[in-house]
Amino acid sequence: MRRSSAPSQLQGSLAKKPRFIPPGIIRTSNLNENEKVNELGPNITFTEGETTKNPLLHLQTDSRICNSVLSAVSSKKSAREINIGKSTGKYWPKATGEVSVDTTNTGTAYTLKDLDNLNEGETTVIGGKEIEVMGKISSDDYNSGRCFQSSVGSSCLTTSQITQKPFSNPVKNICKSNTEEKNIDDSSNFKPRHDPYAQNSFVMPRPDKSHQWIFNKNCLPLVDVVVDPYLVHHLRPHQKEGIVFLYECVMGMRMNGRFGAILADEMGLGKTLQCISLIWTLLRQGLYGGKPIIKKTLIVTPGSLVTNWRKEFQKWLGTERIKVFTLDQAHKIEDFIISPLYSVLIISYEMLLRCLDQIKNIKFDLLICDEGHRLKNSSIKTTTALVSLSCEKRVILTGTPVQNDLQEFYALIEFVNPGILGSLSSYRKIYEEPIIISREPSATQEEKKLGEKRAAELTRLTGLFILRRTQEVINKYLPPKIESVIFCRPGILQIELYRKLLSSQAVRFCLQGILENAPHLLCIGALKKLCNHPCLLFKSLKEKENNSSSEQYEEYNFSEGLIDAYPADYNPNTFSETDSGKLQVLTKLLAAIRELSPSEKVVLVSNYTQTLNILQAVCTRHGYTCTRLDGQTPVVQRQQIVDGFNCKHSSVFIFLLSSKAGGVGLNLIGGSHLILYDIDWNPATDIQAMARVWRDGQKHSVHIYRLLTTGTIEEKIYQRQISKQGLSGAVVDLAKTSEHIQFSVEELKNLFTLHEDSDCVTHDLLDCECVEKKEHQAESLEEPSTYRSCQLGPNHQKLDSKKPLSMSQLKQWKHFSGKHQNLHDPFLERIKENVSFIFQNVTNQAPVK
Ligand SMILES: Nc1ncnc2c1ncn2[C@@H]1O[C@H](COP(=O)(O)OP(=O)(O)OP(=O)(O)O)[C@@H](O)[C@H]1O
Ligand SMILES: [Mg+2]
Repeated sequence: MRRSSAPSQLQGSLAKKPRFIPPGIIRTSNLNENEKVNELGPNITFTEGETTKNPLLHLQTDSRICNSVLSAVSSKKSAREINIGKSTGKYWPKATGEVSVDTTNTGTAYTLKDLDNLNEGETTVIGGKEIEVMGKISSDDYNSGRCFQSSVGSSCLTTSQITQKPFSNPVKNICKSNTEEKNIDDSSNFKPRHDPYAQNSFVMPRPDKSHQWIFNKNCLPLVDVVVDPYLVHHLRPHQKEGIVFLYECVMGMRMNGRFGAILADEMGLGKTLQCISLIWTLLRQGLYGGKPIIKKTLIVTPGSLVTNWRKEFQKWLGTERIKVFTLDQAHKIEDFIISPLYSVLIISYEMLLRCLDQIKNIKFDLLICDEGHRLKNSSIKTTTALVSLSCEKRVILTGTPVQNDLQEFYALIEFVNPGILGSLSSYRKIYEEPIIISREPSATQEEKKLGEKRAAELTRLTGLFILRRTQEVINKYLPPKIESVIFCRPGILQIELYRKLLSSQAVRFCLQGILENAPHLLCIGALKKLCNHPCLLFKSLKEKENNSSSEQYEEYNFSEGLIDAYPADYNPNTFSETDSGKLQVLTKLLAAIRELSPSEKVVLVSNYTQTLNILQAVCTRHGYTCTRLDGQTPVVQRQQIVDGFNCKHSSVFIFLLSSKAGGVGLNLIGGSHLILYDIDWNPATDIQAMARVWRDGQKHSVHIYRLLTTGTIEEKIYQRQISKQGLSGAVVDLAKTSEHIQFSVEELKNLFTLHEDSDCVTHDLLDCECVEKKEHQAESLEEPSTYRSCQLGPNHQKLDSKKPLSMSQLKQWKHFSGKHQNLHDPFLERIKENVSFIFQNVTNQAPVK
């Protein structure tokens, strides 16, 4: 069936879109076959030989190419030759079934039958507009949304195709034009900077002919771009692949006229080194005549990482090769502007806003935005500032997956490759709406199919310039990681207060569905504080008491009887460690690490400053030296603190880290034990924190401990976290907090339940076979087959599609009760008295250190 696209779904102006006029029906033409081809004009594009495999390749924007190709067809001789390996010399018109709609006049309505009878080239009136049928859209093109794409995606060859191409002599296919002849006579000027034929040389892909046509206007000889061997021998295979990807993107080799890239590798994969390699290569070398591709690079990064970037440059390139300038209190932008020495400027997002006017006046050829997921909203100041920079080679680095929110996704894509997805409104119509509708439970088969096709097309299109690799690629270079989820029994005071809180009026209101003024968030906050330590709740109750005008607490009679549950002489400043199950476990764990591995250090993470205060007080009590990085830590001090901790000779035992305040991007490889004291709704926050220690450069086995209070809201949050991850296959965005979460009354009921009799509610939910057999109490870490007896293979898996995947993955972790006789983990053995249950997983299996 013929389908015409709704005008609202067409991107941009129709005039800009490639219009298809099938050769056979050019109504005005009596021309012979060859002449018809010439007649097609610049809007019709051609593909050549092997490249026709890629349907986007022929969506050429540069009319010079189209015209030139045409002239090559008709006269068999191009105005200038192009360096190509082989050419079939065959060209043919593009797509054979596409409708373009010309809207000119007004008119009447139509029937489906009318449409069915329409032939190409005929006109009719639809929705008050006269339309002309220009051609047919294949249902495949429509479903995928490809027909709505304007001049995008004239992708060149894929990385693998390119890298497979044999290299030819870089100075062989020299074009001779009068103006350039003199310059290129001495071909020795055009030698690659490093030997492309040396063993282990890492040579960038050569450009295809269309790239040469566009970017080598002066017909300079091709010179191989070879990554400095000084860097190459450090590079991991995935990093080499990443560098080729970045190179192809910023050189416009992947998509004609597009120079942006998103490197979304998981945390710790060395995105910094990949960028440094790219910068260093482009700064010194060039494809055409060897002329360097870039002169100045701007790197924008969170404040806490500015110095880290400088140090990474030093680490990989030394101090002699490249001069990088970091903007801070001591170094002013004026110094960068006047000095010809510096080719890289590293600046924080905050500083960028402050110096925007001066920065706008500097010509940057490459822009790198580290932790760039913060650009997800195109209306925020930072994005507007970055967009205002004229640099078109733009790279976003992020460890967070970018595809979770389709609107944010659009903003990131729009930043690196502006216009590629059309206007926001057309993007919504073509991609976002069909994709979202298709995921609704009520979606029809047709809607589902359309949504899937559009999603696939969006992924395919953006996949040309987004690269994401997961942690697995570097696992083999890393030491073992032992991850334990530890369920800590709450203290007596905690249980008492918890019960009281659950019977408060505020909770009752929530369960009746009265969520105005967000009493549920208030209750959730109070329960979380209580789980960390009762003294935290005490403090906030007292604060509210003193500040009696405080609205919400009073309104819901929230603190009713709570204070009375504390001992009369309760002093929050001299809190007892035994009042909190987790704190009790923590102190034992720290003592065990100190004693059993005296040279190893600990990163202790919380999301709350107040909790960090408690933890810091505990450190002081026990005489542990600690250092702290939270939201209040001045940016200039951050790297110093990190370096101090990472230093082998430092006496600091514990690094207190507020994960939300600046965990992203930090390298804390000085620590090999990481303890997550509390849990965040957002799995991304916790994953970010955990990735700080298990990364390249780590020498010890890494132990990650996640502490949860048994039977409480913390377990519920954990369950929600892992189901979320399991369901989406990816973590959610870092900026999402509990305020963004919608709760049903059912969910709130679940959240506001205390399970006092369970050793581990999470395990109870797993329907694990070991429950019936009571096996987890007799499991031994030495006999995997025993303690993994509840591990269900595909044959045993209950077919419950509602059960999130990652819950079943959790089931495959070793798990055992705290009452277990011998845990075979010296650290866990020391803490088990206060522990009701443990899940444990070892990555990179090796004997536990
Ligand atoms: N090839 C390598 N060999 C040894 N160490 C490496 C290599 N590549 C990177 N590293 C080191 O690994 C650590 C992590 O690298 P980097 O900070 O670039 O990770 P990232 O991908 O930016 O992670 P995040 O998303 O957390 O910022 C750094 O200390 C870096 O120096
Ligand atoms: Mg980083």
